[in-house]
Amino acid sequence: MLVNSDDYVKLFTDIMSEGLMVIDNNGIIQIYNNKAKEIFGIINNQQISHDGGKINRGDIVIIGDNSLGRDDGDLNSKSLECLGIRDKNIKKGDGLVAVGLYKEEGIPPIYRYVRPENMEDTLKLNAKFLGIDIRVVIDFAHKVITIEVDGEKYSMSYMNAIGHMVVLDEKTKKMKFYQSQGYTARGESINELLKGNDFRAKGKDNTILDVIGKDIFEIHKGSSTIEDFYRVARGENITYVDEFKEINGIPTMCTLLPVDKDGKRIGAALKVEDISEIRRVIKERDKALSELDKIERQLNEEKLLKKAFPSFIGESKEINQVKRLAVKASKTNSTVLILGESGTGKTLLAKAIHDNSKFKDKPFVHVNCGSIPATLLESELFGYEKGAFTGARSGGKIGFFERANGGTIFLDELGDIPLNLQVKLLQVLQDKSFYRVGGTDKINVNVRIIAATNKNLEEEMVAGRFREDLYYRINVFPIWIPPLRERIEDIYPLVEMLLPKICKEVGVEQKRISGEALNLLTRYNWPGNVRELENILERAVNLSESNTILTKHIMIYVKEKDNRRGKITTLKEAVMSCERDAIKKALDYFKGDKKKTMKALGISKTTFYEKLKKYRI
Ligand SMILES: Nc1ncnc2c1ncn2[C@@H]1O[C@H](COP(=O)(O)OP(=O)(O)OP(=O)(O)O)[C@@H](O)[C@H]1O
Repeated sequence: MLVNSDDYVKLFTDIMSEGLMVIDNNGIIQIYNNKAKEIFGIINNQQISHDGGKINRGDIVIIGDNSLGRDDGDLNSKSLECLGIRDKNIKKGDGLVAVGLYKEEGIPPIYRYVRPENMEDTLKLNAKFLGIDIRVVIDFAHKVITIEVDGEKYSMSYMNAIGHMVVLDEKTKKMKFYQSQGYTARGESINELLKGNDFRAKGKDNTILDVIGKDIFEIHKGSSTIEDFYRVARGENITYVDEFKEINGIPTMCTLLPVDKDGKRIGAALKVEDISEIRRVIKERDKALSELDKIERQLNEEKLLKKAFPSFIGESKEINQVKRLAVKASKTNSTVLILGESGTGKTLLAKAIHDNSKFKDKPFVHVNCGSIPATLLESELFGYEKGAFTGARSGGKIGFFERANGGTIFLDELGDIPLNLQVKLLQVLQDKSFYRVGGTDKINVNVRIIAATNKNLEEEMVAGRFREDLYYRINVFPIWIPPLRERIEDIYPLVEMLLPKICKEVGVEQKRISGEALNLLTRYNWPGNVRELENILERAVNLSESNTILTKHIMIYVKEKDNRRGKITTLKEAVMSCERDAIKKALDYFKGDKKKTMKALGISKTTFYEKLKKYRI
């Protein structure tokens, strides 16, 4: 005989197209064929090679982990300390991208993390670290983590969770280790390597990890299928035939069989099939599901925003962004600065933020800094002691700040505060304390400040009318409400909400607005924003005698873009040109929805399609 029976077993099992593992009843591996090694990443056929070794002090460690503590050897905020990351806010399940020096203080690490509930499509880190361009991207939608070092990419895809890592040598700054599939089996999870374990070499010529004679749990840690495998080897009767099982994060089709001899259990056999095709399909499905998830999240968010600010109308993406920021603002105590032209809803938003905050049952004090004479503003804001000045009330008076104690003070038209008062305001912002006019006792207040202005504070600052230090102190959380002309699609929901309200206030029966009149509203540029829209609608309600508001009731002057100026056309041509413009504008407004467009234009389906054809729209 040329070969002994062990060699035969190896020869035959290695040519199998399925993975095969056999263990004895102590869990010791007897057979582990090449295909199994390939499936679990024990054979490394990677193109980029590196030697074996371990992470040394001063090495640069780059990490991308989509779910901390799940498939990275239980990596946690404590174990990240060896990279200089001391952040108790990092929790299990967070996504993390990081770069830092191993056990070497001096250069602070750079990292970002995200809670599972806040995960968006990607989490990215772009950094220049010790002169090296480093980029880490976790693509949650496509389930891929890519670490890029000076343009060299190391990617890993995942099903549920992975911890990807690249290590650069302290001296040469060259890659000395990168993570690849099968790391759990090789004992090379991030946490294990950070603890000082060795990693194996990668590359074409590397010796295949010899697993025969090793404990199965040494090669496959923490997998329930492997636990079943061991239990069967010990004598339990669990069998699978072609069942979908994930082993160490790798999806496989498994068949589990007991191995008996003379009626006695001597071990177990596990056949594993590579199901990369199914994996691809699963990936596609996951991609579709995550797209759906995203849409659902978006819809839920829109519903949530609508619910959080029912009085703040608008569905444009600009207003949704305003609401998104306002939700965040209502969850913090930070000073908020609301910017926007007059009539854009700054006061309404300030009140909505207060009503959504933890101070909602406490006072909301609105101070219109622009309408109080400069000489009185100080005593109005901060109060005064008795006899502080001539004309002062004998008993003294508390100011707006004290009245707002425990709640919110809304400083409207902040840009109008005179310079001398700006100093005092800065002090309140810094110390939450002030002196009443004529007073000697320091008054402490606990107020949340929301400020608003329609002035450009930066310009005011340059002109010397607004203090720079106050500007930076107040501009912590700015929210800009765009003018109405930049979010024309909000006109419809605004009219829908305002019209019944106005009719009720004016005391007339409910009225509707004609499509043509509504169209007209969208062509105006609204210098007075929503306040002007309210006024125009109120006038229209008063002017219209029937229950419909028509164009003639809308008292605005719309300057049409006159691109026909200078050229005299026939009346027919002019009418046609107007008609074409009106149809195009309506189509744009309703984002191509033909049903809504023809309804708004007040024409039949046949006429509408005739005109589309005629004007080649
Ligand atoms: N998004 C909106 N939804 C509903 N009503 C709105 C909206 N925006 C503004 N309004 C209404 O428009 C009017 C003007 O709003 P508000 O007083 O809040 O504007 P402002 O920006 O504070 O104006 P100013 O700078 O002149 O003080 C109010 O009656 C308000 O209710």
